[in-house]
Amino acid sequence: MTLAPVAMTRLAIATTNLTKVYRSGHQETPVLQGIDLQIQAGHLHLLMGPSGSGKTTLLSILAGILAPTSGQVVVLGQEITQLSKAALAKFRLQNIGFIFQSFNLFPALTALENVEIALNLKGIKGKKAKEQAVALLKAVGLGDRLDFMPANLSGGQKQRVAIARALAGEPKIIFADEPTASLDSQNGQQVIKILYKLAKQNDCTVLIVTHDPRITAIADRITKIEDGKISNS
Ligand SMILES: Nc1ncnc2c1ncn2[C@@H]1O[C@H](COP(=O)(O)OP(=O)(O)OP(=O)(O)O)[C@@H](O)[C@H]1O
Repeated sequence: MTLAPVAMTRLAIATTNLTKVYRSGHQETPVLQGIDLQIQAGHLHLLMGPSGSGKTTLLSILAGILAPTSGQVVVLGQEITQLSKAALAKFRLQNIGFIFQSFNLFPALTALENVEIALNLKGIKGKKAKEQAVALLKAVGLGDRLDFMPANLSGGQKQRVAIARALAGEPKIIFADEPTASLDSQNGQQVIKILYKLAKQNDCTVLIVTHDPRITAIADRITKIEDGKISNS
């Protein structure tokens, strides 16, 4: 008797025939045209492609920020298009972290407070939140910048605060939209190293939209999108 092979891979994200059409007035813009994508858990996976090809639209749908026009989106075994607005918000809060090109830090809060507030939103409060925020900032090499305001941090340091914030509550998936686009070479390299470590040490799935050739060198998989379709994977 032969035994069925045991599945060696775990899927963090899977889409089936995903489409997105933007509508404004009578005008329809088809952006995603039948995306079948599979992303393995624990992978550092890149989405690449020309400007306007639909990368940010796809990332936003996978993150549950934007609804697709049709198709299935399964994230961590959950078909997210079937969730109510409130259930989707809870799912995102529990499982997903975001990193943006423009950092999106609160300018009036210190580095520590920026991370603490994310922990508070996830139900971790008081002394515990402070301890975890300190640990997260230390993990991204900012243990000596806890009380700095964002305006007094370099671009790379701001992005590392944003990474620490995205890590609050140990999300299983991190989505990053052009995380190194506004960083110089040295800071970009440092951010890339941290994202890589994150995927490998914490078994976190990291999906990055990027044009940065330095990230392609360390990616587990690269999906290329052209005109709303996958051109290779
Ligand atoms: N809210 C919207 N309404 C109408 N069209 C939109 C909207 N958002 C994006 N688009 C269009 O959808 C297409 C894909 O946009 P998207 O931002 O997903 O591309 P991208 O690959 O991320 O581009 P870039 O690399 O320049 O950021 C573009 O032609 C864009 O103009």
